[in-house]
Amino acid sequence: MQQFLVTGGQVLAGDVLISGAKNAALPILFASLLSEKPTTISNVPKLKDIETSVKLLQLFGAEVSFADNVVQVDAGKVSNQFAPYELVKTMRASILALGPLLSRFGQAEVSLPGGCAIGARPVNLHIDGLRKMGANIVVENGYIKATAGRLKGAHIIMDMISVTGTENLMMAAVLADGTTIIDNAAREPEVVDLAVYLNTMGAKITGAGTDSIVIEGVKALHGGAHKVLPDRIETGTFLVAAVVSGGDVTCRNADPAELEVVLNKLREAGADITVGVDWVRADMRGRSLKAVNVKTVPHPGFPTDMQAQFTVLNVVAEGVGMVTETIFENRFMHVPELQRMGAKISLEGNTAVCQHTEKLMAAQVMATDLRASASLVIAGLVAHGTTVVDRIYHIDRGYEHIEDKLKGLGANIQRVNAA
Ligand SMILES: CC(=O)N[C@H]1[C@@H](OP(=O)(O)OP(=O)(O)OC[C@H]2O[C@@H](n3ccc(=O)[nH]c3=O)[C@H](O)[C@@H]2O)O[C@H](CO)[C@@H](O)[C@@H]1O
Ligand SMILES: C=C(OP(=O)(O)O)C(=O)O
Repeated sequence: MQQFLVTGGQVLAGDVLISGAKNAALPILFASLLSEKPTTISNVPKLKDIETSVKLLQLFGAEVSFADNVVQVDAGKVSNQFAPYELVKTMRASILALGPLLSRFGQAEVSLPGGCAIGARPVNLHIDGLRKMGANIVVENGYIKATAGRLKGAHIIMDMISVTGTENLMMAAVLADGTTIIDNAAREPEVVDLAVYLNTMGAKITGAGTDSIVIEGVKALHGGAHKVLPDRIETGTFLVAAVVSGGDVTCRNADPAELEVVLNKLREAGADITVGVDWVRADMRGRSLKAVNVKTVPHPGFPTDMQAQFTVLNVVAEGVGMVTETIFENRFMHVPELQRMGAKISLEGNTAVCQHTEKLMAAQVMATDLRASASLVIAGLVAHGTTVVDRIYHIDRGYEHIEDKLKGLGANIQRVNAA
């Protein structure tokens, strides 16, 4: 098992290159199953979740290559529609195989995704929507077993806003007979990127990015090429790291337009934020950091995937900041770990009340989920001494070469094998 050793006290400065978005690349990889023709997807981050997805596609019978951040998929010979627990348990996004497999092949058997430290994360909305499109679905022995003739277009009103739920149903609807309308759809940029990719291959999707998506079913998709959009959460994570260290960092290959609410919170916290078309700079030199209140909500509101990072920001900042989580019921696993480092945080229901902590102290801490891990690394960057972050396989699910990128900005961070 590997660990990070993070020694605090360095002021981050310089440029960092942002990778393609994990949460866009994952649905796009599964969407490639919808076409018999080869497709090329570029700007794919080299992450554990991507490797798992590639393994799943290969298990289904697709020919897949992954080199230099480019994935080529030829799903022409897919012959197996079974996604086993052993692969699915490590990655929530594997549920995204369900819609495309069912839509193209009329059958799919996908293990329920494994438990996750941030909450229960059911998939009832995915199943309900597919049933509305005519699928027969049973859930038994931990597997979702689905069959259908050609799926039929339907009017689906999502009970709750679900990102992967919207994506799964959108993919399923692409090859359905007739028109599907998904109302109360997720508006995340990653949903839009998936729609752009599908439309490149001949799908007929309008309205992605609004809460009502219309998909006119087509008989087949052709091939195509697509570049995955930049990772807004990775961008936000580096900006928070820059700001808490009192530094000056520019994220390149980024898309600031997708990060408006986070950038405004950083401005409110005292950072000088400037943006260009594909870059964003946070300059905190000579400025004082103030706590901010944040409340997570679906896009375009404040993203839950930036909540843990802002919890650390608020601990380092002057004043009291409230961090309220409304998307997941158990997404404060980083709080007890930060408390081990001396952070003054109290949990009141779904709100973390964060108070200024004079000096965070290094400690041995455990990463519990992806963004929690990022928050522990950020805390380590400003703590006194050397923080040991255990279980960093969580961070490898979502951050490409994070230690190299941080080192490039002057951070003192090492990846080591645990004794
Ligand atoms: C791979 C990917 O894109 N992951 C993102 C996606 O996760 P994911 O798509 O899993 O998250 P959802 O948007 O589905 O979850 C939102 C809420 O809806 C609930 N829910 C969801 C589906 C369902 O069938 N039933 C149900 O009750 C969930 O438990 C949660 O409380 O969006 C989350 C919310 O922005 C992000 O934190 C994740 O990084
Ligand atoms: C929760 C996340 O991812 P996933 O849905 O893949 O677990 C995340 O990216 O923060």
